[in-house]
Amino acid sequence: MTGPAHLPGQATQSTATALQSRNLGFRWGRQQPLLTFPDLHLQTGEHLFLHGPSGSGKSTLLSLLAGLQQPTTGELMMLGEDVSHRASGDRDRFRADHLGVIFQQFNLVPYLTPLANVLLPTRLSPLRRQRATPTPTAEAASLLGALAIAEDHWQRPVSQLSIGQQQRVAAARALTGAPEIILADEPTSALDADNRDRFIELLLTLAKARHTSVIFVSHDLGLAHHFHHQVCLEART
Ligand SMILES: Nc1ncnc2c1ncn2[C@@H]1O[C@H](COP(=O)(O)OP(=O)(O)OP(=O)(O)O)[C@@H](O)[C@H]1O
Repeated sequence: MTGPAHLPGQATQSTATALQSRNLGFRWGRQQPLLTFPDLHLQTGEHLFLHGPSGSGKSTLLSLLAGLQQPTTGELMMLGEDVSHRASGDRDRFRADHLGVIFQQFNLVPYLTPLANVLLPTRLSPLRRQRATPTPTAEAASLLGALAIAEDHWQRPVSQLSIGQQQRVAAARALTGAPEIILADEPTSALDADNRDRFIELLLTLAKARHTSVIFVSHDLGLAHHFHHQVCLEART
């Protein structure tokens, strides 16, 4: 990981550890090789860029951090809790309460409107519902506005939106109910360079205002300058 790179103004903010991993490894199947990962350490409110060539294990590592898979080896601490060896139901609960996830394919519910999609985390988690201010609907509307989704699009099925718009809806959904950590897996791969940079700046500005930590995965090293830290996964032979 590169140096601490604290931004001006951060000194007065909390410096609690958002995430720490040690000796994390994962095997996709008995006959598969053990994929090992560098140790991570991220403070609250910091933004980490995770990059590496295709097949290096970026998505696998993110699925461990999201609790979609359980690590084969090592320890994972998130928000001061050891989440390495929890049952899948507990990992699902932790994700619903504390993590905003933006998947590569966005994973929006196609027949629901943008507003209904953004409200989903607050329906799944009482904690996220409680944190959505002033109300879940008002927060969802405010996030959609901040992410430049025009109001006349809010009541259409999300499948009728452009890829860029769907991606911004996915970002609004990840941010709603103020999760402590956002995990984003290559959400910009379908965009041109200008829209990619604009999206990342918007996401990080909103995250910064909420003091949310972000882990952003991409193979595109040209995006690294937006982030406080970067970690490179090595090519697998
Ligand atoms: N569902 C799976 N079952 C078995 N092996 C998998 C599965 N998903 C990934 N792998 C293997 O794990 C390794 C790492 O894959 P992963 O998708 O994490 O890499 P990546 O860096 O995200 O790649 P890309 O940039 O192409 O998305 C690869 O060898 C891949 O074949």
